Order: sequence, then C-alpha cells, then structure tokens
Amino acid sequence: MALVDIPGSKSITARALFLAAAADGVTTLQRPLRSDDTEGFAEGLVRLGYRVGRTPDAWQVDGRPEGPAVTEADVYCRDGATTSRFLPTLAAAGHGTYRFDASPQMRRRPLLPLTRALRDLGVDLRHEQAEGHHPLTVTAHGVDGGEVTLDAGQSSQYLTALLLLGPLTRTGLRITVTDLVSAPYVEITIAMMRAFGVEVGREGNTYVVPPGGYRATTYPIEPDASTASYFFAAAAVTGGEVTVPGLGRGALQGDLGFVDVLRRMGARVDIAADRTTVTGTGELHGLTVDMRDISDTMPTLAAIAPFASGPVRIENVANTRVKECDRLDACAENLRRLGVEVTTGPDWIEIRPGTPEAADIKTYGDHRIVMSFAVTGLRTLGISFDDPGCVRKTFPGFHEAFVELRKDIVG
Ligand SMILES: O=C(O)C1=C[C@@H](OP(=O)(O)O)[C@@H](O)[C@H](O)C1
Ligand SMILES: C=C(OP(=O)(O)O)C(=O)O
Repeated sequence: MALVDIPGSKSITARALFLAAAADGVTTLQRPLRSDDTEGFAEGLVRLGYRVGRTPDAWQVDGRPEGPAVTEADVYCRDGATTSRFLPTLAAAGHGTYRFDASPQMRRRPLLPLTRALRDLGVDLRHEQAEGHHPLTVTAHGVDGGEVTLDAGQSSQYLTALLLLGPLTRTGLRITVTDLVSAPYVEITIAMMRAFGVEVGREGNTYVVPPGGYRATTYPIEPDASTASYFFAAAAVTGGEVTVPGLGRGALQGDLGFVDVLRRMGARVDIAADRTTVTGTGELHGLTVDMRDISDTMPTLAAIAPFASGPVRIENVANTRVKECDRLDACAENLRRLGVEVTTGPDWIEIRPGTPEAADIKTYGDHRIVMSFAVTGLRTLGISFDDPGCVRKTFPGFHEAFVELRKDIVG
C-alpha cells in the first residue's frame, strides 16, 4: 500500500498566478506546483514587473489591477502553453509593449483563435513569424470589452485566457464559443474566478464576464490530478494500492475522472471527501472510452492498455496531436517499439493486448510520454527513455517518486 504525496496542480497554479497578479491586494498561493511550467509563469510575471515572493510552500504575489508595472518587457514562456496563452492576454489589459517568445516545442503549438479574438477586441497584437504562433508582441492600451466569438475546439486554454481577461476590461466580455475541448478545465477557471470574487454567467454557449476586477485571497492548490494518473494506473496494473490525499470528491480537476476509466477496466476505486484510493484487482478489461474531457490522461491509458485482456480504444482525442508532441503518433510509435499491436486514426488510437518487451522510449521532449511509459516499466524490464529529464515540465521529482512507489507496491 502506498500513500503518495502528489505535487500541486499545474493548471490551478497557473490560473492562481494570473488571478493573483490581476487582483487588488496581496495573494498567497499555498502549496503551488514548483516545476518548469509554473516557475516559467512566475518568472514571466516578474519580467512584467510584478512582485512574486517564493518560498518552498507558498508563493506571494502583489496584485496590480492596472496591469504590468513596466512599459516594456521581453518574456520567455519556455514550454508552457498556459504561460504562452495566459500571459500575453494579461499583458493586453495593461499599457506598454510586451514581447513574448517560447521554446521551439511551444512555438510549434497553435494560438491563432486566441490572438484573433484578442484582435477582434481591439488588441494590437503582431506575430513575428507564423500567424498564430510565438513569438508575438502586444502593444497594450487596456481592453474596452464587448462581444467576441471563439473556436475552442483545439484548446480550451483560449477560452480560459479570455475568461480571465474579462474582469480586467472596461465593460466586461461576452464570449460565444462555437466548439470546446477539455471542458472541465473551463470549470476550473470559473470556480477559481469565483474564489477571487468574480461570478461568470452563462447563456447557452455564451459566457458573460462582468467588469470590476478581482479580489486578492489565500488560495490552497490541489495536488495535480493528471500527475496522480500515473500512480493510480500503477496500482491498477500491479495489483497494488495507491492513495492520494488531497484529491477527493470536491476536487476541481476533471482529470481525477481517470479513476472512473480504471474502475470500468476492473480496478477498485474509492473516492472519499479528501482522498482517492485505487486498488488493482488482477483484472484489467479492455474498453472503448471517449477522452475528450480528460485527454492529458490518454497516454497514461495507452501505456497500460497492452496489459488489458481485450482491446483498448480511445476516441475523440484529436487535440492530443497539438500538445508537447503529436501524442497519438508518439504513443503508437512507442507501443510498436515495445512490440505491441496498435492502430490510429485522426482522433483515436486502438491498442491490442500484448506483452511489452524491453525498448528505448522516444520521448519527443514530452513529460507525459515519460511518465506514462514508466508505468509500463513496472511490469516490463528494460524500458529506458531518450530524455527522462523532460518530466521537469510538471514534476521534476517524478523518477525519485516512482522509485519509492515501486518499492512500496512492487517490492
Ligand atoms: O487550461 C489548462 O490548464 C489546461 C488545459 C488542457 O489543454 P487544452 O485545453 O489545450 O486541451 C490541458 O491539456 C493542459 O494540460 C492544461
Ligand atoms: C498539454 C499539456 O500542457 P500545456 O498544454 O499546458 O503545455 C500537458 O501538461 O499535458
């Protein structure tokens, strides 16, 4: 049996940093995630002139409802999509000229629907190279607000960015959404905006955000549910038991729903008020599952799928092709390296039962490919990674934590 202390949620930490920076007063984030993505977000705020005080257990941000404290800045967003999409949006509400760039991996990832919507709202935003990609420059003079239409069928982060911006505009925002993936992430955004004093309204597909700004608060950050998926999956494939404290019935993150997939496959799952336990039963059935809402856990499922007694088919995950890498292709490539039969389509992957054999996993610099196939490694000797360190994006201590887990549940 293992009790696993999972680091804070990346998504919640990123939103809390935005909200804290925009709020009137000093906000304390309790137990934030310390990883490349969130440190990069905090550094970005510092470049924009915000004061961010960091101790290991808490970060403190002096809010500036009026926007960045500097009129010029060059911000490097690293690999973080939340950083790359949320920070230019925050800067747009200020006054100055702000240039943003990102890593080669992040430069390849899209943000056109967001930059289009910002331009529709009157924001002066210029791409230096390809339209809808970093690097870009925002020449900010505040945002009046108004109505905007958004296609969030490729990423919900576009919608989150605009929702977060809403209270910083002069008249508020009405955002009509034509398509939306990863919907539970929008619920996280709305719940967190509420905690900072803003109520988002909803009229069908239109989100209504009032003006008036945010109120500073003290905000405790939940453990990361996507990170927890590797530990829950580990229990399911080894017959062990894993309990994650801090993630229970009231959790904000949709990715905790991954345990329902494990339950459907035969694992025993107990979700209590403030913790979740998964116990492997020795049974793991195949299934067909729609993962549009929880697609960060698609690689976790793909990596344990060969151990199921029947085929595992994962559907509705086209947007995993525009993440840190093309995750459908990366999962298929690595399953084949392990000797497992797999087929893919534009938005699905199907994995046949098999016995994975030793292989070097090609990570494509994607933290989730490493963490997912580390779970396969609990039952397959000789799995190695070409870039194990890329876990730094969301969980720098992953390998050490997984060694501990192996001792606890495999022996
Ligand atoms: O808003 C967020 O914090 C996130 C939303 C999701 O992205 P998409 O909406 O692009 O699917 C998720 O994959 C990502 O890891 C974090
Ligand atoms: C897709 C991911 O991250 P992001 O989009 O925030 O870079 C992820 O963490 O799996």
